[in-house]
Amino acid sequence: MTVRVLISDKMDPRAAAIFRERGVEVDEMDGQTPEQLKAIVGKYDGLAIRSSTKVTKDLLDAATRLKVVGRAGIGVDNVDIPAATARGVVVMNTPFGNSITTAEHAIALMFALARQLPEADASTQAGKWEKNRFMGVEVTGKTLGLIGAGNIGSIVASRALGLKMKVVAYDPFLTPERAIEIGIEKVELEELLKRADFITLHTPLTDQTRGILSRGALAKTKPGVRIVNCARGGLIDEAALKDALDSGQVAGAALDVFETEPAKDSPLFGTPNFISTPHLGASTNEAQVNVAIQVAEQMSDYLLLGGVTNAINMPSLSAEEAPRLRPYMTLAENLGKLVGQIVGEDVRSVAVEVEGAAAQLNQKPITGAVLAGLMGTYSQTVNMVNAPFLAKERGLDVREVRHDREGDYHTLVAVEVVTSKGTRRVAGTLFGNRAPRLVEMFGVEVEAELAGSMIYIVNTDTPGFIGKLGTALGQAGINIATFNLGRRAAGGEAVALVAVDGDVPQTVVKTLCGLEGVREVVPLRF
Ligand SMILES: NC(=O)c1ccc[n+]([C@@H]2O[C@H](COP(=O)([O-])OP(=O)(O)OC[C@H]3O[C@@H](n4cnc5c(N)ncnc54)[C@H](O)[C@@H]3O)[C@@H](O)[C@H]2O)c1
Ligand SMILES: O=C(O)[C@H](O)COP(=O)(O)O
Repeated sequence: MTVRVLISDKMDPRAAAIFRERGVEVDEMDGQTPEQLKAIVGKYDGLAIRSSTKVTKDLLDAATRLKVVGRAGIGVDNVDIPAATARGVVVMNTPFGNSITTAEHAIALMFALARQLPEADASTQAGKWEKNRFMGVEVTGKTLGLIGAGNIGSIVASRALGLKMKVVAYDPFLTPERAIEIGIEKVELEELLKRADFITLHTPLTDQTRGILSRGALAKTKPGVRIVNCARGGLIDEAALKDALDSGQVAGAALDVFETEPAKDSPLFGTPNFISTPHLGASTNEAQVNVAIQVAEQMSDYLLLGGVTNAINMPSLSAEEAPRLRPYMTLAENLGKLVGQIVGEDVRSVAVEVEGAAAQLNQKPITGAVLAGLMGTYSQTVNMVNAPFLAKERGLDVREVRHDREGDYHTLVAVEVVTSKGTRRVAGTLFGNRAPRLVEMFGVEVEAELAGSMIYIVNTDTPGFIGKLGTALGQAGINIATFNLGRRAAGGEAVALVAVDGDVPQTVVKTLCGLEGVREVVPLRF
């Protein structure tokens, strides 16, 4: 089936070129209204965006084919991640492609504030030559306070150290070792506010960072501080910033990002010593080429090969590892389906065990596939992306166990579920690392390929039963493809997994249940 991607924001043409080279059909339509987007999004497997497209729950509801949202950039606050996860849509970003560019924009704005460059430029071009009006400050020897010292913050720090500034940072997740490594001093927010001559912000917008420069925080800053925000609108209380600029508590502020974007009528506009840019942090040729190439490669890898890189809502899985994992995922999903079809929703906990060669692999996708198979038997919308999330939502206790040693098989995946009636375990292996096969079912050694239509039958182990079963199926017009048998040593119980051509109607299930000695019959679909 053709794989289709929509690029819904302005993006470097290299993104579309890469999609085409990799055999993905691509449409480029930036500037669509939410309604226009909603009307067309149902045709696409992938949506490539920057910060303008808002991927809301409403849009996701219309995106029935969507498998991946790729953000050519860093911030994913324009994507409803919980809604995407619930729908099984992977959300990926490109976390490094525009970091240098954004750090450089922060430094540029810091210099622009220090020397009042925009106002000096406007005045000069207006023919005023106001040489005495624009007295600046040096940055050398001054203290820069970073709020957030992740990728961009640490690049800003390295540039500021090169400018002979002293750098302090407030970042609760910054380790003391990392602070020493990048040559900065880790401090609490209060201390940063007290000491910084310049403050730059580099955190995501979260419940913890929203309004981090509040009215109260601005009042605690060193008088005459200059503030740069190239991270996200909402980190600074804009009304309080306006008052602080008017009172002189803040000597200058430069915002690339605003609480409401596009910002068309901010109260800050026109304030002396206030500089604004229209969310230009990532806007250089270099950064846009980087993020366009990266997002197209990542999305193509996922859509074509199953590789997952830089996903926000799913563990990573390299495009090289994905093909090695694929047969395991088929096995894991089928084991999940097998248990799910037999025990139904009565599952309290699931343990996924990997042994031997399987233990050398990334276990998360295997567990995801088991859960997708298991819950897919009673939920239409479950897939590997949302299965762990849905399992958590249902209160399902999920455990992963890894045995490096080899047991009877060189590689094994086992699924053990606890139900109200007790524990049930199934296990499978890969022969020649290719064909996935069941090898153990509920304590009985049964070898079978789990595929197509099958019937699971438990019966009292008596002579002549298989003949009666064959006759009953034959009379119902059902052809047996393969017959896989096993028996429990104790209790005289036999287990059969019969592969048949075509579906097994309920009337046939009823007939089989009526055969002498039959204890359980479940039709299965793989
Ligand atoms: N203006 C632009 O065009 C532009 C471009 C790129 C990135 N950004 C934005 O810049 C921000 C930073 O990007 P990054 O790549 O450095 O991200 P990052 O994840 O590498 O770094 C963010 C840092 O913030 C820290 N942090 C989290 N919560 C915090 C809190 N409560 N207080 C203090 N620090 C906290 C984290 O520990 C982390 O070190 C993001 O919001 C991103 O969207 C903007
Ligand atoms: O988070 C980001 O990467 C920046 O905000 C860039 O946004 P943009 O792609 O809309 O320029």
